[in-house]
Amino acid sequence: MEGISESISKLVWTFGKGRSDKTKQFSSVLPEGLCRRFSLGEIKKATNDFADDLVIGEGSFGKVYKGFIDDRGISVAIKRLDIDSVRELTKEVVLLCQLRHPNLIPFIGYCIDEGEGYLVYEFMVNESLGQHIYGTDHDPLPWKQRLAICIGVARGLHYLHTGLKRTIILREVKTSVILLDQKLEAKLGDFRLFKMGPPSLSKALIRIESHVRGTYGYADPEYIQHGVLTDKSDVYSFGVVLFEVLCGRIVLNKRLEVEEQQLISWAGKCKREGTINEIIDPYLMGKIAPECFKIYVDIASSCVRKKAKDRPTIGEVEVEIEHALQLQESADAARKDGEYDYPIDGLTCNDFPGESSPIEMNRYGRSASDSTELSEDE
Ligand SMILES: Nc1ncnc2c1ncn2[C@@H]1O[C@H](COP(=O)(O)OP(=O)(O)OP(=O)(O)O)[C@@H](O)[C@H]1O
Repeated sequence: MEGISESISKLVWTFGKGRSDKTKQFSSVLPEGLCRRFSLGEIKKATNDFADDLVIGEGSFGKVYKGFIDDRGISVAIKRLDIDSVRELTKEVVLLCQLRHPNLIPFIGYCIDEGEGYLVYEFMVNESLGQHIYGTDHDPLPWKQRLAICIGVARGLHYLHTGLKRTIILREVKTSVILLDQKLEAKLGDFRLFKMGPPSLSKALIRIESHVRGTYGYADPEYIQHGVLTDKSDVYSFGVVLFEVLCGRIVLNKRLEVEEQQLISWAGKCKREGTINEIIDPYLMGKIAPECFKIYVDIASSCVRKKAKDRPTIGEVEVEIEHALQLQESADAARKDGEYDYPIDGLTCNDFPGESSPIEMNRYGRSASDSTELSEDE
């Protein structure tokens, strides 16, 4: 099979050759048989002609519809993208066609027609992790379920960083792009901002000079400051997600006291002062075994270290969260049924390696050097 990067350059080049036969050229360079090409008619039928009541979300690149294909037998999510982002779309399609992992949303196919592009994914019935963590429509997720979801995300990222011919940096790890299937298993699916690194087995240092894009609060401060993206940029963003999962809140919340608005700097302060136990999601109070808590907070803290080189690899993060889950399971097994009141006073961890604020943030969580291309997530 042709390499991903070769397919992408060929695909992008063919798009430059004139508009009329774009669609034909587009399909001719896609890896055969790996995904389906839909006609615009099929997309319209699937979405009831883009009915408003089928809109399930809206990202910065366009609306997302729930749809039904194959005579309403299969539920899908259809992302509608305008033609300005077609270059990104072509890159994304070629990549998506070649990815296979239990923690990535299965990609079904695409459509490009009349100046618009569409990506068709399997529909994730349980919405995004964010909707469970700080939304209001769901019961709170139990602690072990949260750990299992985080392990799934780490596995998906590990696959992207090391399991392919070339390293893929997602550049957009946040709770809204972590979707949950019917078994509440985590699936990553938004590859709009991905960047391809060097061959994953080359051991070459992954450093990609790149125009800064991402979402405030989740973006690696070193990347924001110097425009150099690495696999550790995804590790930073994942560390932010780990804190959101523990604390049951979004990373930036301007409605809170100024000191608490930026979760990572607030968590760092609490950790140094020995009060990290006080910022846990109230629903989780008494449910986390101290030994599990320590491993979890330590690994989450190391992910958000200021310098990328001081952060662990995603493989190391995965192992540590798996360890945290094992410790929680052993602690639960040693307890009598229904006895779940772990002491919360013991849940302190000193020495927050992330420091109070990785870089000087203003009250909106922006550094002086933040690019205007970063998007707010609230
Ligand atoms: N496969 C899917 N199944 C179910 N819902 C989905 C699926 N894909 C996306 N969604 C819904 O659509 C929303 C928007 O998704 P999208 O990936 O376009 O944007 P985003 O990542 O949330 O935002 P942005 O693109 O601005 O970063 C998601 O938060 C989710 O609720």
